Amino acid sequence: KKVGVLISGSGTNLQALIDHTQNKSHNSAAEITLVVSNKADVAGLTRAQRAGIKTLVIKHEEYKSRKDFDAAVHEQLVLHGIDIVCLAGFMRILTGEFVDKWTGRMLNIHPSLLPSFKGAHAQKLAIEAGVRISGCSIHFVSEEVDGGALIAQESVPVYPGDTEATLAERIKTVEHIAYPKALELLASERIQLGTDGKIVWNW
Ligand SMILES: Nc1nc2ccc(CNc3ccc(C(=O)NCCCC(=O)O)cc3)cc2c(=O)[nH]1
Ligand SMILES: N[C@@H]1O[C@H](COP(=O)(O)O)[C@@H](O)[C@H]1O
Repeated sequence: KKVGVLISGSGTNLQALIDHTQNKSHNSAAEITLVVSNKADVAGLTRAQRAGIKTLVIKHEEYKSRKDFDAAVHEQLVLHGIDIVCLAGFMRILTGEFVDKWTGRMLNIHPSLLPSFKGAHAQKLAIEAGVRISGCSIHFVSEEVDGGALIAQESVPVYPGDTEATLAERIKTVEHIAYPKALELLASERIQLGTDGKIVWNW
């Protein structure tokens, strides 16, 4: 399966997906053939280029509307024959029109144990809530932000004195394990999104 990864920043999750899919011994069913960033000069673009993966920068501020930006991204994904989209630190909300075209074929990784702590500041919300366990969630992308069907989760402890940064760093260590596994499940068709919006396991 050809995979397109959408990023906005450092790309450590992108790097984990690259390391997994480009490792011949993994016999991965996924091949990352395109990386799209909505921001220029981010570390994720360099990571892709070092791995020999084509990169595109599509700046959202250059489009009149969210709809036009999404259409430009969709056009490139189709042009490159992408089968599966992975959001990896992509920080733009996607319109329902775009999401509908990728239903069951688009994943996201979120730095909390959903449905807790949805939104752009998950680690901060977890610390403020005083939870003792947090983690990451990989889910199908639905129109409702961070509301799509859950595919995989990994947990980490939250320590007293943790800051957003120390917790984010600890969560990332398990993100880099969980995301490649989730992508492999979808790319090898061991899971799919059912018509009722629930996960179907094809075993
Ligand atoms: N429709 C849909 N689209 C998404 C886009 C990105 C992410 C990644 N997680 C994200 C979760 C929240 C945000 C957010 O609130 N950003 C500040 C507003 C930025 C903007 O104006 O766009 C971004 C990404 C998940 C989703 C999703 O679950 N559903
Ligand atoms: N989607 C969230 O945004 C961050 C992206 O980090 P990176 O993959 O760009 O390093 C990660 O914490 C991920 O959970």
